[in-house]
Amino acid sequence: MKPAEVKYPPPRPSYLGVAITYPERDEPQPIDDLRTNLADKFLSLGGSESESTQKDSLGSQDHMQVYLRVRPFTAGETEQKEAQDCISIPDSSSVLVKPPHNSQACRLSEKANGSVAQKFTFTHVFGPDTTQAQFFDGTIKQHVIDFIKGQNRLIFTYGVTNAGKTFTFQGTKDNEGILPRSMDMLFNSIQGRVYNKMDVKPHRCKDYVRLTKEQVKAEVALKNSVLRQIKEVDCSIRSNNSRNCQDTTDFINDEGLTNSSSILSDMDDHLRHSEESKLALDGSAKFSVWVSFCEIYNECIYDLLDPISGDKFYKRKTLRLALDLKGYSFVKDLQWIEVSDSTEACKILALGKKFQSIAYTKLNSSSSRSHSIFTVRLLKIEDSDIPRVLKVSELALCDLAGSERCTKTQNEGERLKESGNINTSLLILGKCINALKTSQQSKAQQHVPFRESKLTHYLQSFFSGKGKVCMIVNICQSASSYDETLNVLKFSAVAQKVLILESCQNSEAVPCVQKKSAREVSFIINNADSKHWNSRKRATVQWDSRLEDVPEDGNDEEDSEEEECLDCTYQDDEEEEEDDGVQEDELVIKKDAYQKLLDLIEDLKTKLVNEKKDKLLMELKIREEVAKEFTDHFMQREKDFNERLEKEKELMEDRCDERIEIFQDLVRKCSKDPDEGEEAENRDRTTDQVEQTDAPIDGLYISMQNDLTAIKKQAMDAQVQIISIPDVPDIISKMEQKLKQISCDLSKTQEELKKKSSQLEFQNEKCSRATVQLEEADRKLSSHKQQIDQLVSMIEQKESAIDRLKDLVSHWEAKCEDYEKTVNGIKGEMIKVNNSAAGRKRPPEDHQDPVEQPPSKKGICSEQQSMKNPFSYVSMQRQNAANRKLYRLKRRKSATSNDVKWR
Ligand SMILES: Nc1ncnc2c1ncn2[C@@H]1O[C@H](COP(=O)(O)OP(=O)(O)OP(=O)(O)O)[C@@H](O)[C@H]1O
Repeated sequence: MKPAEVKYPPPRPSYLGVAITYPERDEPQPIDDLRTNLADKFLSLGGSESESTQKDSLGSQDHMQVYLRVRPFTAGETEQKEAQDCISIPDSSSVLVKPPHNSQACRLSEKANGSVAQKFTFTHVFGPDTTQAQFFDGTIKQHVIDFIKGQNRLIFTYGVTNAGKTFTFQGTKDNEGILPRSMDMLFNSIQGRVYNKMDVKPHRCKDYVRLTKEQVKAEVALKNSVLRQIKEVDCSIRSNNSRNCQDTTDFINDEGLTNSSSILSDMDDHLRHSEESKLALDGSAKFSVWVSFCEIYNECIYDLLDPISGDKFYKRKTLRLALDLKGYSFVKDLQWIEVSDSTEACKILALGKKFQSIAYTKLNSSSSRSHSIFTVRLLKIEDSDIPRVLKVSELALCDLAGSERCTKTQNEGERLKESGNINTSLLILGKCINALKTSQQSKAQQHVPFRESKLTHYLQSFFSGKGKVCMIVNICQSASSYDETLNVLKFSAVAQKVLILESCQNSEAVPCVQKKSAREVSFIINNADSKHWNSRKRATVQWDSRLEDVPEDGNDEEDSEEEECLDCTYQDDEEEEEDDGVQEDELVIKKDAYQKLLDLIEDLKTKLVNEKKDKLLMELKIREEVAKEFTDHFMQREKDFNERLEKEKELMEDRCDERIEIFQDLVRKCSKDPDEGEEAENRDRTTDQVEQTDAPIDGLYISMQNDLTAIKKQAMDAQVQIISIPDVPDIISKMEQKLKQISCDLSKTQEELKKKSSQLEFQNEKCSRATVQLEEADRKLSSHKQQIDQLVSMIEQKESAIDRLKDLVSHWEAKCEDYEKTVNGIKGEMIKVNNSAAGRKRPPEDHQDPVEQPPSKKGICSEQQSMKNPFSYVSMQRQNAANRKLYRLKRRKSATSNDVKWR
């Protein structure tokens, strides 16, 4: 996104973080802090020396540094048309925010005949095209340089969920964020000067502690165990990844939290050592680097380097916040691991990330559910026989969890609880920042509620002078998160007005601090601190140490041992001091010179008084200017508001007129009502007529009315009877007796009912059995019916066969008759032939029916006869054959008739 070239009117100082454009003002108003600008002028009058002391290495004032980073749209956001030009970057230090189209904010502004564009200024604004390297160079690089030089620095991210905080902090494998880059830069700068002996270590309440040989061994063992754990986790991730063969870099653990494994498993590829990020260091001092990593999850602090057991009932150890001797908070019992190069540091970061609470939410697939704090402590050591620690500096990098609206994330259960805790702690951070700003801008001290959350409690040290603070604000440009983004920007506008003043007893003072006893040091520091802060109108309120802090008493065993170690070193220093003292005693100053010095002091005193007077006058002038500016500004605003009020008034009058017209219309309509009443009456009448025609309904209605009167009458009678009842107790006793009787009857009836029921059950059983039998019989009946049907069909077949046979019989009978006739004819012919052949010698024998006897084959005539008369023999044979045939036919006929009879 290219910053548009917009011409602005000369900046007008304003305490308002928001510039509202009215119709007559086309351009947005630039916002600058009145106080800041005047302070600049004030300091410049004081001379170049004061300017150089006031401005830090980044070239800005003591205010909190706030950098804004705008995240590019994701593919999903582009698809959902989230790009509505809500965010624009007019120049490198400001951002313009406009409500999305059709939003309520947009409609409201349109109603007021203007458009609301809000402008916010930052130390630097980084657009969506900014690379990780550009971002690092433009923001954190200078802070890392300061850290290497011995300053304490706190860097924390702020923004809504999914705005790119973790991406900015940690980055990805190919696109590393500020943390790995910081480590790279640190180790590039101290290359070849890393102090590996591990015999001095940062300690909870002291800046550092000397370790005995046994303690060094324990430290080495601890480091090895952490490195071993990294290897183990790395192996398990690799095997997990290869088993699942998934592209995703996150996996979900038992609690539904996801663990990032990307950096850990690819850490071997991490070594880059870019020579660009490097600070040239003077001297021969060596550096010892120690890191710790913890998280604040659901208001509990956990060490992320504490080895987690595989046991599912394992409960992580919660750590507590404690105060050190300077009144700064630190996490008690947090592990510090010595690191020799950036790879080790990044591996430790990745190991901690693995154990950090990260989970899937609707808005971010790997959303941080806790605030994580990665702290680096750098010990500058003069490597001699007895190593001497010259400086101790701290770089705290906090990746805060993002604020989230539950309506958007739709979180439930554990996620909802986490959201609640995240939002609460961020809200308290906002409250603290607000209170700090208010206190610093007014003389009245205000209570800063640092103690209301673990996060603010931890951060308090930096807001109380431990070191400079830098805030990275991450926002996304999507229209749907406009409201949340606006809130973040408003918070940032307030945050950058907070003064962060480094206390003078910074780590550089460690060697001289060690010359005093611990309690003395604490007293001096606190006194100096309070003086320093009072002179600069410090706004923080002293802590209430009654709360859950664990104040360092320095009396425990461990401490006493350490104290002994420290005493040894102090002795050396004290001896040196004594030597110096002897030399000082020998120094002789001449009286003239002494007098000159006194005069000089006097002169300086008067100069100082004059300077103070001038400054007071200057302040007066500035105040007048500020007051005038304010008066002008407020007059302008008053004018604007008056004009707006006029417009609103006109608008309201128009609306009132419209409403009066509407009411008048209504009144007119109401005045026409009598006519409408008549119409209604007519309508009623017609409906009555219709009802009258509807006779049955009418009848029903009448009968119901009758019923009703009857019921009423009955009720009246009952009431009269009740009233006329003479003696109610008698009736009650009678009724009770009756009730008893009825109860007895009821019990008898119930018994009978039981009997009947049992009988009924028995009958039912019988019935069911009978039903079963009936079903069986039914089945048999149906099978019999089937058989009968088969038989009937057979009978039908047989009958048709009989009919056919009868036809045959009648046919054969007819044929028989024919044969008989033929036989008779042949007989007659034979008789005639015989008669003619025998010549009447023998009288004809009685004629026997050939049918009666089965005719022989030879027939009735002998062979002799056949021999005698061959012709008659043939005719005889024929006759015999005919007779046999006839006989067979008769037999068949009789058999058939018998068969039919039988059937
Ligand atoms: N500058 C950027 N360029 C490209 N992608 C980015 C950028 N910033 C963020 N992202 C992507 O946006 C997504 C959300 O980012 P990230 O997880 O860092 O958000 P977050 O603010 O840390 O969220 P949460 O508070 O829920 O942990 C990630 O997929 C990340 O890769």
